[in-house]
Amino acid sequence: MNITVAGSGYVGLVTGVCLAELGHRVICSDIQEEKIAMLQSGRSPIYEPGLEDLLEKNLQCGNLHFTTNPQYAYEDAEIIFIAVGTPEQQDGTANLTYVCEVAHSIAHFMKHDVIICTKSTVPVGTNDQIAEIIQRQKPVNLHAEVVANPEFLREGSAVVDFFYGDRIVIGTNCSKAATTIEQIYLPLGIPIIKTDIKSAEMIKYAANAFLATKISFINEIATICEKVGANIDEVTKGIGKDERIGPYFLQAGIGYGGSCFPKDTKALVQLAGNMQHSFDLLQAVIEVNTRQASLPVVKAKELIGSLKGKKVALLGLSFKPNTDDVREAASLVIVKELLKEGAIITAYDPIAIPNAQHVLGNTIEYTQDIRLALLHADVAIIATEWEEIKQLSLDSYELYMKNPIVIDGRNCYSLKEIRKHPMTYISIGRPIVINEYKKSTTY
Ligand SMILES: NC(=O)C1=CN([C@@H]2O[C@H](COP(=O)(O)OP(=O)(O)OC[C@H]3O[C@@H](n4cnc5c(N)ncnc54)[C@H](O)[C@@H]3O)[C@@H](O)[C@H]2O)C=CC1
Ligand SMILES: O=C(O)[C@H]1O[C@H](OP(=O)(O)OP(=O)(O)OC[C@H]2O[C@@H](n3ccc(=O)[nH]c3=O)[C@H](O)[C@@H]2O)[C@H](O)[C@@H](O)[C@@H]1O
Repeated sequence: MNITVAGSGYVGLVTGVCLAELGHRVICSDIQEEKIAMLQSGRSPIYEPGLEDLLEKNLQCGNLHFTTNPQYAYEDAEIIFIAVGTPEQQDGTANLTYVCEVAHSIAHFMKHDVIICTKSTVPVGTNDQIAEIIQRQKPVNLHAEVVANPEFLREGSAVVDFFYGDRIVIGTNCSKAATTIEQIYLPLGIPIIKTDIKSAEMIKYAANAFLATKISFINEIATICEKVGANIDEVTKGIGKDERIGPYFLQAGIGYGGSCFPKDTKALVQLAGNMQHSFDLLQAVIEVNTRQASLPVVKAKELIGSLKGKKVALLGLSFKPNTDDVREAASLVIVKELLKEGAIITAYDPIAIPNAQHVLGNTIEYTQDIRLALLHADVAIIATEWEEIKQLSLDSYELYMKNPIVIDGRNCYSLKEIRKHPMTYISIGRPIVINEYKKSTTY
């Protein structure tokens, strides 16, 4: 099939590269010249395990092409996936400017009948809007069918998620278009749910809202655990064994970040509001999440008092491990609050420093060496559960820090191991560990 993917960000690029791997002729388009030039040379602008190998392979065998030219992208396409951003606007609603621009462009350049599949996360009703735009402007003799095909991949495991996802949702009332899109996905052997457009659009928001709800729920339980002296690890083990609850997405911590949960939860609250329904539960989920990100600074102040002039080692900048994405990362909130308190911050991250620098500039120091971040620090705050941080010898905290005080926002270590080391350790929803320490070596 001749497939075009509009938008070469996370979703567009992964979709395009993986569809090329399945043997289709794929053109990925974007409006950013620099991004496209980089992709044409076989380099990925995002860190995503496994992506660059597939990118190089499919560029070389001629299945995959990149362009900034919409005419080249759209004129010969049989299927066009829309995967441009739908960022949050000030009032929480999704910005549909980019999606609508693509719709105008397709209508202008299409030369054949085409199926348009929307992968971007869009509010219910948007695919009808896309269809209207195209219907109004396309050549009268051509047909365009719009299908909602929401995406469920996670950053950091996006390629694996494409090939081994839990389900594929195809939303359309046109059985011919549904069958064509089904054929694209059939080789993956993933369960396919065919439904109407509006339900497909709603499935995406409901899935993200439910996952966000699980996280805020467990974080509330963690807070109560701290107050009553219970341990969240034991509690999640205990409830996760119930098949109706399941063990996933019950990791307590400093909340969810990233480019989607924060924006999609707010967009769904707005969508409900537009229909005169106040989505109080989801509003509470958002409020709990906002509170969680500030917890490390609150806990640090409770423990050591004023943070003015104190050196803080911030371990982890990305919103989760295995990605260089810092959008809506808890680390950004922590930095803001620490700077307000007058702290001096050295941040460690294995790959997200360039993206963090883009946002935070020179307000903090950066290092790719954990030991340098810890050196002479008064307190360490863990914001991302990178494997490098989890594997760090616990002796390092005593060895390098002024005082081995660790506030672990992601519960990286077992309390059993922590108790063997002379350190003060505060995590989320678990008992505080205060072990006497006597510094023997000075760095
Ligand atoms: N990032 C993720 O893990 C997931 C994202 N989504 C959804 O997918 C959509 C895209 O998300 P990301 O890939 O993260 O966004 P992104 O911001 O990484 O990429 C969007 C790309 O679209 C490009 N673009 C904008 N206007 C364009 C146009 N007229 N023609 C061609 N390209 C254009 C931008 O330059 C940018 O490169 C959003 O709606 C998001 O909610 C859904 C599932 C997962
Ligand atoms: O719509 C999207 O963009 C995507 O959003 C999430 O994917 P992603 O944001 O890449 O990452 P997740 O692994 O879901 O993690 C999101 C945030 O939740 C946090 N989290 C996750 C799980 C958990 O148990 N606890 C927890 O705090 C993570 O640290 C991270 O900050 C969903 O998992 C994807 O299915 C969806 O396609």
